[in-house]
Amino acid sequence: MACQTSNSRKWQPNILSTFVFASVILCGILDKCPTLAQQNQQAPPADDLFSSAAHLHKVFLAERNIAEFLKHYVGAVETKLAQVKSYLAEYNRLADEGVANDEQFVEKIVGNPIHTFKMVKRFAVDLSAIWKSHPALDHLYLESEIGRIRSTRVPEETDLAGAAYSLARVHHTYNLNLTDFTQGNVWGFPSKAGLTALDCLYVGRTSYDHGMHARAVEWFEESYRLAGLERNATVDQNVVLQYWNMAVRAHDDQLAQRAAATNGQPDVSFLSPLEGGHLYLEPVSQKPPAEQQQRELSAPRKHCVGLKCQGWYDEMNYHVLCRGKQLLSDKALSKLKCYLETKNHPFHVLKPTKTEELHRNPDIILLHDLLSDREIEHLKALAEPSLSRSSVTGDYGAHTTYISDVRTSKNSWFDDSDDPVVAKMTKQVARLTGLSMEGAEKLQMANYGLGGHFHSHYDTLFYGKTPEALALVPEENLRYGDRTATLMYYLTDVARGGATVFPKLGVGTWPRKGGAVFWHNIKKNGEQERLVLHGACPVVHGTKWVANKWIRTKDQVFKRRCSLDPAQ
Ligand SMILES: O=C(O)CCC(=O)C(=O)O
Ligand SMILES: [Fe+2]
Repeated sequence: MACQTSNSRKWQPNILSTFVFASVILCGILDKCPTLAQQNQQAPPADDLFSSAAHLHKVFLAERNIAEFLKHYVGAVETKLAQVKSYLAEYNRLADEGVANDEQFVEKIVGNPIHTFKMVKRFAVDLSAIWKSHPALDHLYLESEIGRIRSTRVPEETDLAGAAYSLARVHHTYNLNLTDFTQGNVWGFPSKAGLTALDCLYVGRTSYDHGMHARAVEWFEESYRLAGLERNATVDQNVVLQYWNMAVRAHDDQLAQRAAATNGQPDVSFLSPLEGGHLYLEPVSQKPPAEQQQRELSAPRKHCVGLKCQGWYDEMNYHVLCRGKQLLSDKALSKLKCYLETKNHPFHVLKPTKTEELHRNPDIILLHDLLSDREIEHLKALAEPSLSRSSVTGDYGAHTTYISDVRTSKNSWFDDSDDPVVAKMTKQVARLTGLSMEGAEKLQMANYGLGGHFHSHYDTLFYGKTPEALALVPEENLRYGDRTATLMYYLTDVARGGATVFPKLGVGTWPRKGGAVFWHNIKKNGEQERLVLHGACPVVHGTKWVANKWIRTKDQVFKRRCSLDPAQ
């Protein structure tokens, strides 16, 4: 049977539920697997649903309506089935007469008044009842009713692929126990949801497509295990085994290529999945993932923070910080303070700000209790209708943006003139930071969805861009200067995951509803502060909303003293 995706060699699910997986299996001829490069060429869709909890909420509500409707439908189908069965039971009495040919049929059936009567009755009553039946069983009615409920967008194939990738990312980032996870236990939050062997096969396949070969092996192993336990197996273990073989081969080949590239020398940058990498340190055909993990956990690698560390530590630190590890030295930690801030503005003498230092030099400051619950609810309601998929800045000009898997969230922007709470926040940011809001950007409100994250990045727009790229930036944008500082409000707590982490500093913070985190992106000497690389860890359980206020360099000359000191 021809694979649906044979023309593009891109493996894609066909339709939701079982059909998706049926097509997976049909397309499971191993040489039809897409390469990583092919996968990466595909930009995620702009109008997906899984990257914002607010939109996911709507979909859940739509699904509740569909489920209610389908419950009626099931009732109607069951009634109808009973009618059909009773009709067939009646009809089968004809068969009981044991007529061997047409001639006997005419004689025994047609000629029998009682049979005739019954036949007439079946048409007039039984079949008529079946034809008329419940309106829910009318195909057009069914279509239009579900179509009405579906008038807001509901998940499609691309959403399913994105959601599977998000699951894979959550498992990968936090190294969650896969068996717990598939049983619906999400990092200590039990639930009735669970994944089938077929679901795991799908996530494994998605991991594979994204080059996460080691993790793909783990998902396929889980799929195989579940397929062996399921009463009516959702997938054949032999099919899973084929996928497992494919992933093991891909993993081990890549490992060998890597060893060849370093002339067999151990490559220190070689991060295992436990540290955010995608390959184990040894071939998984020789040492299964579980064994390798066990060994790694008993001899964890050392961490390095600061600019002296090689770049790959950023990835490792991002992952371990997301998991809640603290990387600051005891000495650095002992110097951090909490205090009530009364400086910058007379207002703060009346209402001091609860301030917590997360890092000194560069300063990362956590501020508490800046917004009330009421203001927060107002802000979320304001932002929700206009949320659209967040993008990242392109290399070829600070004004070019594109949608990427490195940032899965949705956002919308608000000016002071749009809303009084937004205007109040701008004034609050001015008071708290002592900076001019002259060139400050609109408030960006962002909502993360399933596994929503923003991988490590700098907030600056223009640093590292070539003159040609800068020439493409609109004059007006350049005039405000770069993003000298960030104040990011947290509009929610997050039950699990969703921390903001600074891999080069070794610090992170969990969202605190109503609080904010503040840092400078540019040093007093005008250079970019390379230490404030930061990222948002995937949300595991709960929802995450933030509001960013980016402050530009324009008009800060009398607000923040310049310095010629290369260190400042
Ligand atoms: O959500 C977070 O924790 C960080 C978001 C961020 O860094 C950004 O939006 O630029
Ligand atoms: Fe950022």
